[in-house]
Amino acid sequence: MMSAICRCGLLSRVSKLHTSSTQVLRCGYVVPPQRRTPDIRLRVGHSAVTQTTVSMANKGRKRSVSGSRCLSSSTENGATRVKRVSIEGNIAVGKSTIARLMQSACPEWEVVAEPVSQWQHIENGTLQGPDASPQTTVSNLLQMMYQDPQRWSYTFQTFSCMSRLRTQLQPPQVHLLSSERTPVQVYERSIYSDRYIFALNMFELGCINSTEWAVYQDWHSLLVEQFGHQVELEGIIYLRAPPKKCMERLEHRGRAEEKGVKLDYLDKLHVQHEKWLVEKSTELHFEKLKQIPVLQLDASVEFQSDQEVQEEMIRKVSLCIALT
Ligand SMILES: Nc1ncnc2c1ncn2[C@@H]1O[C@H](COP(=O)(O)OP(=O)(O)OP(=O)(O)O)[C@@H](O)[C@H]1O
Ligand SMILES: Nc1nc(=O)c2ncn([C@H]3C[C@H](O)[C@@H](CO)O3)c2[nH]1
Repeated sequence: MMSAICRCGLLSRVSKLHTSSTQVLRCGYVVPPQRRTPDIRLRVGHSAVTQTTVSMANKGRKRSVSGSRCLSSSTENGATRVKRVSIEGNIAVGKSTIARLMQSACPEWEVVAEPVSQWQHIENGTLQGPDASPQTTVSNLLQMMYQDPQRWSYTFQTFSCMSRLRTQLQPPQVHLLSSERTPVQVYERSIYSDRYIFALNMFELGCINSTEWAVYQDWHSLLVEQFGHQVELEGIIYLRAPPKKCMERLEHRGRAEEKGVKLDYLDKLHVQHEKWLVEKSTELHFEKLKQIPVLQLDASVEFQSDQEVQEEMIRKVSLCIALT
C-alpha cells in the first residue's frame, strides 16, 4: 500500500499496517558516538506524537540510479552518498518530539536538531588565533526577532539560514559511512523552510522589506545552486496539526522567547506550510525541490506513552525513507 502511494504520486490514505514493529525497528548499527555539540545532536529516549493518516505526494520523480531503493545518493563527482530528509511543520507541532523518537528507535539514522540554541546564544567568536578572547554570548537573536520583528527579521533569517546550511553540510557520522546502507540524515527543518515558510511569511507581514527580501533570495539561490547535491533533500516529512493545537503545545512548553506569539502567527505559518507542501502553490525556484516526495503525518493526536502508536509512526517513516 505504501509503496503504491510512493510511486503513484497521489495523496492517498494508507491503511494501518500490521507488520511487526521489530522488523522495522531492527537496527543494524551500534548507537553512534556523540560527535556533535550538545545542541545539535538529539538525545534519545523520549515519547512522542503519533499520526493516523499518511499521504505521500511524489510528482514524477526522476530517478538518477536504476532500482527502487537507491536513487538518493549523489555520487557524480565523488560526493558522499547520503539520503537527506527534513521534518517540517508549524511551531510546537512536535518535530523535536518525533525526532527524538526516531533517533531512539533507529540509531542508523542521524537525526539533527534545529540549531535553536545557536540563535539564542549569538557569540563573539569571530576573532581567531592567540589573541582570541573566550567566546561569550552577546545576544539572543531569537528573542530580538520576536520582540522587534521589523528590525531583526532579516538578520534572523540570515543567521538561521546559515546555521541550517552548516547543519545540512555536515557529513554523516563515520559509522554510517562505513555501512553498506546509504546513510540517512534527518533534519529538523531546512534551508527550504527557512525561505519558503519563515522568510516569505516575514516578507508578507512586512517585517522584511522588499530590498531585504530581494537580497535574501539572491544569496539563498546562489548558495543552493553552488552547493548542489550537498543540500538537496530526498524527502520531506510534514507534521500537520491545527494551529490551535500548536498554540496549546507552545503555551505548555513555555519557551520564554515565544511568550508573545499569537494564534494568528501560527495560522499564517500553517497556511504557508499548506501552500508549499499540500497545495503546491508556493513559487519554488529549484527543480529538485518541486519533485520532492512529501509524507504527511497527522500530528494532532495526543499521546504520552502509547508504544504501539509510536512504533506505527516510525514504521511508516521508515518505509517512506526506504522508498525515496
Ligand atoms: N503528540 C503530542 N501530544 C501532546 N503534546 C505533544 C505532542 N507532541 C509534542 N508535544 C509537546 O508539545 C511541545 C512542543 O513539542 P516540540 O518541542 O517537539 O515541538 P517542535 O515542533 O519541535 O517545536 P519548534 O517549532 O519550536 O521547533 C512540547 O512540550 C511537547 O512535549
Ligand atoms: N522568524 C523565524 N524564521 C525562521 O526561519 C525560524 N525557524 C524557527 N523559528 C522559530 C520558531 C520557534 O519559535 C523557534 C524554534 O523553532 O524558532 C523561526 N523564526
